[in-house]
Amino acid sequence: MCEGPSFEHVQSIGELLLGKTKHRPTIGIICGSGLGGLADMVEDANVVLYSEIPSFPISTVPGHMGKLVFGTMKGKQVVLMRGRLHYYEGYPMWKTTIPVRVLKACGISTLILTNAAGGLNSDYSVGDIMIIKDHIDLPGISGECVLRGGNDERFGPRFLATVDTYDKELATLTKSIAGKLGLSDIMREGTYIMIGGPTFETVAESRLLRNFGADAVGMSTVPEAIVARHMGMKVFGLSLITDMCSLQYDVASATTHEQVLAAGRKRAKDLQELVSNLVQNM
Ligand SMILES: O=P(O)(O)O[C@H]1O[C@H](CO)[C@@H](O)[C@H]1O
Ligand code: HPA
Repeated sequence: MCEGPSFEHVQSIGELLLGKTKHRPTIGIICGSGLGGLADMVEDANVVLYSEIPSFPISTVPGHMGKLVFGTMKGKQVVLMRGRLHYYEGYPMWKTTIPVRVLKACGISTLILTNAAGGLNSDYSVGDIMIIKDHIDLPGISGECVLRGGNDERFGPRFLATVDTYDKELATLTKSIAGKLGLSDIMREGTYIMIGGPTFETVAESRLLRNFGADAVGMSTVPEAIVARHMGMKVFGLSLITDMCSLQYDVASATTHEQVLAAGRKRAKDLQELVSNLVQNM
């Protein structure tokens, strides 16, 4: 059975979008929960609502507005997804990544992913920014990989190697920019693990995820990174640590989405500076 949007359909949405903006971006940015303020860095913006785009899924999560923002960031042409789609919203995995396929059809060759994540590594603190060095696709390794279903070779290969998912040069560049911005103390580099959500982890689950080798956990990003690589895009990712996962029963505290959004707002300016300087220097 063939799942997913047809190549022709994705191309036609890309053409439709380019008809709505004078910009011709090559860099795409996906804003994580509470990180939509990145779009405030965009000048000369053309905004397209997801609801205006045929067969585009709608974001239903607070903190995700459902807008594509075309424009310039520090002189570079960009497009931001202010609002991402999550598997737990009820969409099949492939549907959460239609926008990534459409971004490629619009001419995007580098995708910057941002997300809010829970810290599993006890050396981390709320407010740290983690460069995603690698990921663990928990849904994927148990059968729900975003590339499951028929494969159209015009998108990419049936069997995708994922050892080189995250671009090393962009990671090096980001570390040097963080140093210049005085952010080195809060920079981390580690492994992101995706869970299906929408439940936050139990203590036993957090322990399991940590034992798997993950430093941070969230409910997104991995399918987007895989689909972007499937289509030959460069991928770079940043996780903002918005809460620390409870690894001990006696001090366990409940995480809330409001807490996640508030931590995003607190670090918004630093993240905007970091991402916009990265874009400028790419
Ligand atoms: O991954 P993003 O979209 O940043 O959002 C993260 O924050 C939400 C939980 O508060 C979940 O959707 C989780 O994945
Ligand atoms: O602690 C978390 N767990 C899962 N997803 C998250 N997104 C933000 N924080 C978390």
